[in-house]
Amino acid sequence: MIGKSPPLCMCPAGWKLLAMLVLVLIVMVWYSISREDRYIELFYFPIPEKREPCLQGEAERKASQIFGNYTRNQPIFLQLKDFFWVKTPSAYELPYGIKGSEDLLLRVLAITSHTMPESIQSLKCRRCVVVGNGHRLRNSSLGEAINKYDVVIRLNNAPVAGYEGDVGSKTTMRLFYPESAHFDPKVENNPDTLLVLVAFKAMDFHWIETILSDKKRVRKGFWKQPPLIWDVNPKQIRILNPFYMEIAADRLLSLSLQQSRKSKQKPTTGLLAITLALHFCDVVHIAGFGYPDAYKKKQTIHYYEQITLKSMAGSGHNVSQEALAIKRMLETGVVKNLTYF
Ligand SMILES: CC(=O)N[C@H]1[C@H]([C@H](O)[C@H](O)CO)O[C@](OP(=O)(O)OC[C@H]2O[C@@H](n3ccc(N)nc3=O)[C@H](O)[C@@H]2O)(C(=O)O)C[C@@H]1O
Ligand SMILES: CO[C@@H]1[C@H](O)[C@@H](O)[C@H](O[C@H]2[C@H](O)[C@@H](NC(C)=O)[C@H](OCc3ccccc3)O[C@@H]2CO)O[C@@H]1CO
Repeated sequence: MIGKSPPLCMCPAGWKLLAMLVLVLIVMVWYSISREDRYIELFYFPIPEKREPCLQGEAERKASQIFGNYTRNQPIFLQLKDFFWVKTPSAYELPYGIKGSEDLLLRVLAITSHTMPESIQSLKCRRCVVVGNGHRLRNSSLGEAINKYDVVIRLNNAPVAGYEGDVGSKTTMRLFYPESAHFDPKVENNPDTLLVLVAFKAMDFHWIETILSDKKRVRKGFWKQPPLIWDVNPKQIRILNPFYMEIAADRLLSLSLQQSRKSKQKPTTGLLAITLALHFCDVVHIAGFGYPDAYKKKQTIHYYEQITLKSMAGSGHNVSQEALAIKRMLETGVVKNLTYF
């Protein structure tokens, strides 16, 4: 009688086949687990949107250990209303205060806005990422992850066009000053990106006024010629509260602010942005921070252009002091790094 043979006979060849199948399955499961994305692709599980969990007040709790006298009462952007009936004038000159630059500032505030978009302001928990301009972002493939944050802060003329895979394309805020405004506001930003002016000198207020009111441009008084034509929507412009520069310098770098004009030291825009984020967000992550060691003279510093540490001579930044401040924040868990440091 010829019976039907089972689909997998238990002869030696059948055992071998079964063993191979089990092995393949184990390898698939191991590979899938080690590459979480593949796991989803292979087994067609529904893809939950992978975002960082948001713990309300997390940054606030941790940051208060780093910044003595930590307060969230300071507005992020300057507004005209705050300058009427001012009882205590600013203690510092730019960039740590507005002493001596009040008139120019008032003219700028009269033609700009100070509001945060409601979609961000109303979030119960804000997940933020500060994207530094460092070379470590190159080939990082972090673009998709960066785009998932509620708030993406970028700096200066850092491009997104052509680098989306590594740095993403969402920009909630871009901090800049006139000399770093060499980017096309419409190409490198989103229509609702806030362009946040960090003023270092009174002329910086004058420059933005001439751009927004289309007045005669001034060429002198800048360490590098700022753009003369800048196609920007005035509704996108904000003026950063110098309080955050003061805090970054005083609390993170322990600079003596009264002396800083003589010693010519100041925080980098990146450290300033981290300080700002720690006063506005619930979760703060960073990416693209970290300079090459001083002896690596040929190492490029940016993800988008070929310049070295030499270009920073005379910048007035103490990058080793900043590295210590960032390390401290990473070690205490105040911020988390998406790249390496
Ligand atoms: C020649 C020069 O003055 N370079 C300065 C440039 C330059 O003015 C602008 O790029 C012009 O668009 O700006 C700076 O900074 P920069 O625009 O280079 O970079 C922005 C911030 O990213 C962080 N960064 C950058 C490179 C790197 N390898 N590691 C990093 O951690 C820093 O926190 C940095 O602030 C600035 O504004 O701080 C600081 C730089 O010193
Ligand atoms: C956050 O600081 C910005 C940038 O990171 C710095 O590199 C840059 O430093 C410039 C510095 O501000 C200039 N100082 C003054 C008083 O303007 C300095 O000026 C020297 C100089 C003067 C005239 C012509 C060329 C150079 O130049 C530094 C850059 O090399 O400041 C940025 C904020 O403005």
